Amino acid sequence: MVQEDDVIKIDNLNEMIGISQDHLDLLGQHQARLLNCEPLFYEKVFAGLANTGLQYEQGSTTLFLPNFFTTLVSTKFDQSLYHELYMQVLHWKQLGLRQNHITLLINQCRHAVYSCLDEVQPHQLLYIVGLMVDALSLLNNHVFHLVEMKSRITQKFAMDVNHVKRSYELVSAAFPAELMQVYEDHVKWKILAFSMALGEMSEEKLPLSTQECRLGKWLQAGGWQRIPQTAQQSFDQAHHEVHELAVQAIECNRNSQPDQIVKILNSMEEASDRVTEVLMQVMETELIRFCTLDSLTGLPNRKLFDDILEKQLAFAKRRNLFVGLVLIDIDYFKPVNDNYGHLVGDQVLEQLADILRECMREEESVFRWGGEEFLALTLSERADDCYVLAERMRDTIAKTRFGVVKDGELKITVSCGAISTMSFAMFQFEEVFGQLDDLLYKAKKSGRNRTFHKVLEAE
Ligand SMILES: Nc1nc2c(ncn2[C@@H]2O[C@H](COP(=O)(O)OP(=O)(O)OP(=O)(O)O)[C@@H](O)[C@H]2O)c(=O)[nH]1
Repeated sequence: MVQEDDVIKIDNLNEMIGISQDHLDLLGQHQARLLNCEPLFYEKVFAGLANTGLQYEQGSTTLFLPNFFTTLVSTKFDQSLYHELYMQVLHWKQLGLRQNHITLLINQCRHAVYSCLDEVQPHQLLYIVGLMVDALSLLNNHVFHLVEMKSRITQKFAMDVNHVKRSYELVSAAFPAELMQVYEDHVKWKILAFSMALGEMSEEKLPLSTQECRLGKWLQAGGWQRIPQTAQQSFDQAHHEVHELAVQAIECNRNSQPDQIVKILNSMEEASDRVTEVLMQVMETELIRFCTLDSLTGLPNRKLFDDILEKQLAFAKRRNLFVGLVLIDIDYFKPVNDNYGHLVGDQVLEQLADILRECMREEESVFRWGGEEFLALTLSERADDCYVLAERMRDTIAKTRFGVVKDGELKITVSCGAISTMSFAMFQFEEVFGQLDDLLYKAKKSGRNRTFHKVLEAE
């Protein structure tokens, strides 16, 4: 957040530019003579500009706001004068002049002031009006600092969005883009806030409350549940900060305080980065889940197996437990699809996955291994616990009603191959899986709806 102390008070401006009350008094004394210099001033500016190559309409009055010269020789140096000068810089920017063009133009103004005031005594007046021109330069720098910030953010945003979109497309073009949209809208909102703070657009177009922006609406509609609990508080705080700072920045634009806007927008950028960082995290987690969870059953797929197995082996070793693998294959599943359709087949797979999940303890995992094949990874104290679990799964499935079909209740059975071991060193997985396959094959060959189990001992 911007601290009170960081904000340059407009009262301090005179001090900052170096204008004293004596200076203003002196300007006051010579005001009428100074104002007489106005036609000469513009004549000299345009004469000087003719040699600069700057694109402008010759003699155009639209280059300067109506009271520009009067402002420069004003007898007060306060908020209203600052505002006039700020408006002039924004006007030049709106005409399409770039920062270096405006610098060139300000230099021409400086020359023109010096040459037409040369006659006006005392000489100190030259110095004082020069200070006014300095204020113009300062404003120009602030405004273009903001323009640069905005363009940097816009470019970074385009790169980030492309990067994320490409990752999504690699996984699936059909990946739900809603979260991506929320992220995009948040950054677009921030860029709009920048535009507003630069006076480039009217204020009605931006929802300033945290409830009304796209992100706020998404959060209220259930998005909160997708933000990790540990990040929720700081995320909420950062979101509020972004909005509060935008309001402050826009207010500063109204008060013509671009120096403060720069500070506020820097803080806003920082808070907004915290918001987008969390959104990116959520996207990444969901992307990983999307890649590693089976979309039909919600069970982890093979890609997660190696990772989880490694952790389970380490855990089992520490606790002196048996690691068990159970390969579960549905019996005669093809006829289910053929007779009742794939949709019924899918429902069976979903329901079966739920049963398997319920049979497992929290620290154990079950994977969708292939089409109608599942693999359970178990931890137990006794070698045959794995067999007991496999049998419990098989028995529960055999007793479950998998819906009603045209010729009655749909019943399903599974065959299992199970292996348990404590001999981690000899866990050559290709060999273990070869043996699991053999056990499953034997279970099928000997009539299905049964489990064949083996304990692997160290040699
Ligand atoms: N509905 C549906 N069916 C699937 C899916 N994945 C695999 N299958 C089907 O599972 C069936 C497997 O058939 P088979 O390998 O012949 O085995 P089976 O009919 O179960 O016979 P056994 O295993 O020998 O008892 C095939 O018909 C596949 O189309 C899926 O995601 N959804």
